[in-house]
This record gives sequence, C-alpha cells and structure tokens, in this order.
Amino acid sequence: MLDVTLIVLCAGNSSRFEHKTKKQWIRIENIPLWLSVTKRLASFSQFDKIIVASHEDELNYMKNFTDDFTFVKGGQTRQKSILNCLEFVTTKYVMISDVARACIPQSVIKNLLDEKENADCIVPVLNVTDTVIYETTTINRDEVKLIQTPQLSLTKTLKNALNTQIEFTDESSAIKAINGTIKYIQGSIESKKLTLGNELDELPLKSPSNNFFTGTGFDIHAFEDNKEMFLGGVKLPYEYGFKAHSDGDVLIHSIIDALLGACGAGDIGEFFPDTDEKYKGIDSKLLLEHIVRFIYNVGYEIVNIDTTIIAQKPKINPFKHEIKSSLAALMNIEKQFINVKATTAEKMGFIGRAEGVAVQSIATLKYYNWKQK
Ligand SMILES: Nc1ccn([C@@H]2O[C@H](COP(=O)(O)OP(=O)(O)OP(=O)(O)O)[C@@H](O)[C@H]2O)c(=O)n1
Ligand SMILES: C[C@](O)(CO)[C@H](O)COP(=O)(O)O
Repeated sequence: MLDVTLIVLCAGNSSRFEHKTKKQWIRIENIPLWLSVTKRLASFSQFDKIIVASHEDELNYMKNFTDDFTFVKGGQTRQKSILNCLEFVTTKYVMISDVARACIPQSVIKNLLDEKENADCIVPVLNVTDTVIYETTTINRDEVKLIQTPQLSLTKTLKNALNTQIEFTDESSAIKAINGTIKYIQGSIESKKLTLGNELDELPLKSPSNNFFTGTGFDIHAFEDNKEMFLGGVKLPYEYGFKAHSDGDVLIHSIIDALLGACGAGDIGEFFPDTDEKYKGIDSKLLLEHIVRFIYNVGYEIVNIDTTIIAQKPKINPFKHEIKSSLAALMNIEKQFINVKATTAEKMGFIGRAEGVAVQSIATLKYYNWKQK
C-alpha cells in the first residue's frame, strides 16, 4: 500500500490569468485542464485516494465529469483549500499539487515517492542559473531555490503546520516554520506554473475542440396583482406582474435554463433555490449575470440565443428591441446574436385566457478558444 493521498488544488480564482475563462477550465480538446492534470497525475502511481479542491461555485459542476475523485469545497486561500481537503485524508502521507502546474513529469512523482520516508516534507526545486539581485544587492544564487509542487508531506505534520493564522504560500514553508525537516529534490522545468495568460504559449497543450453545445429552457409564470412586470430585464407597462419567488422575469429564467442546459450544469433551481430567502424578490438580471460569469469561468462563450415568448397579453412587439439590448448587455454579446420572438396562444388555454406567460429558449455555446485570445 502506498499510503499516499493525492490532492490537486483547483479552487483558485485565476485573477492574474487575464483570460475570460479560469485556467483550471480551459479545454484541452474536450477535457477541462483540471481533469486532464488530475488524470495524468493519477496515472503515475497507485494513490489511495484522489481529492480535487473545487471552487464552491464549480463543485457540483465538476462532479458531472467523473466519479473517480473526491471533490472538496476549497477556501479563500490556497492554504484554506488544503486544510479543507486534509479533513478527508486518512493516509500517512499526502501529495499536494497545483492544477496550475499542468505538465509535471512522471519522474518527479517517482522521485518524491522514493524519498517519502526521508523528511517531513519532500519538495522539488529548481536552482537559479541567472544573476539574482535583492533590492540593490547581488546575492549568492546558490542559496536561492525556486519551489515547485507537488510536495509530499507527512499528513499529521502538515495538519499541525497549517493550523495557524499565518498564511504560507506552500507546504514546505509551513512545515519549516514548526522546525520540521525538509528534503529538496530536483524539480523540472516542465512543472512550470501557469500564472499569467501569455504563459500558455510555453506549454505543450492541445487547442480546444470546435464543438458547439445546445441547451433548451422553458419557464412559465402566472400574473399577479400589485407587482411590476419585468421581461428580459425591461420593465413593461402592464397592469400585472408575475407571481414568483424572484421578480418573476420568466424570459430571463428560461434563458438561464437554456445556458445551463448547453454547458450541462443542471437548472436554475440548483443555483438559486426558491426555498432560499436570499432570492426572495431578487432582480433576475443579477441571476443572469451570475450564470453568464459561471459560463465564461468554466470555459464557454455564448454563440447565440433564440427565444419565443408565448403571451396573449401584454403585446411584446413594441418592446423587442429594448429587450434584446438589455439581454445583450447582460450576456456581454452583440445584440445581433439574440433573437426574441413572440406569439399568442390563439386565446386557447391559460395563456390564451391571459392568466400568465410562458417562454421557451435555446442557447448555443462553444468552448472559449484560449489559443486565439
Ligand atoms: N483559494 C485557493 C487559491 C488557490 N488555489 C489553487 O492553488 C494553486 C496555486 O495558485 P495560483 O496559481 O496562484 O492560482 P490562482 O489562485 O487561481 O491564481 P490567482 O492568484 O492569479 O488568482 C492553483 O492550482 C489554485 O487553483 C486553491 O485551490 N484555492
Ligand atoms: C505553491 C507554489 O506553487 C510554490 O511555488 C506557489 O507558491 C503557489 O503560487 P501562488 O502564486 O503563491 O498562489
């Protein structure tokens, strides 16, 4: 038995990445980077367990990709994400890597495992071959090391080391601070960390596939007295509003479901439960903005939206352009890629009796092409 758990940290915000998509979600052909990196590391040894630290907004979505790993909610910092994952570690040793190091070679994993009994923390490092200046003084480059991941630690020691208010940027610094033993081994240039967007050019990663993804959405709401009516984020001059937990913008809700359908992320209720007081009376524009951010974060771009409003009343035609402009701004796409159709129900059924409105939508997405930023 190896007695080692592998943790892959994928819960960051990619705030320095400068792309629309988070680095852990860029597609390598059809596979998100986090899955490709985790599978690759997993294939290098017989780890007892594999844990993926996920951003809280993406944890449920990640679970759609595989049943092979344990997904754990990350924290505000790298260290907090590690602490959350350590709750699920029962092995003597734990190997922790950054998703941001996408091309770690197998030899590094083997060398770490070979050394596992020789210190509290085994760390791959690169020596510095350039002249190094600290402020204005040239310092001895032989005393400078570039610290990489994965690092292999004794689980118990790491838990003790991280149980502090001090934020460390890696495990070895935390273990060193409690006088633990550290063994440095040779790292690899291939383990380079992806931090800034333009560093993608330096990595041998395949382009995303050209696939398109389609999703449908449907929603229906009854009219209600003493409420304002919103459709597509536009206030319509009508005598009723919509009965709903939120502001009842049935058009936005239907578009949200179409977007979520296209990227395989469930439905609106999974993101904004109608049992949650936080969403009572909420402006649906905020919900759409949240979903659009999610869509971009997890690696997609919106191609177009087509939608049909089924309403006996009110008349939609005079407001179509205003609705399209509003939706275009909310989705950060050009107005020409949004189509709004309206039809009556020919006076049949509850819509025909003007008791409410239904909307059907379809959304098309494609992968964000990080190669053509
Ligand atoms: N709260 C956090 C912050 C970071 N990480 C992970 O820690 C690793 C190193 O972080 P970094 O490369 O800095 O990634 P980000 O934090 O996403 O980037 P940035 O600092 O630019 O926002 C990454 O694999 C990242 O996903 C994490 O799991 N949880
Ligand atoms: C852990 C690490 O990869 C070691 O070099 C690095 O410290 C993490 O990156 P960050 O930029 O500090 O989040």
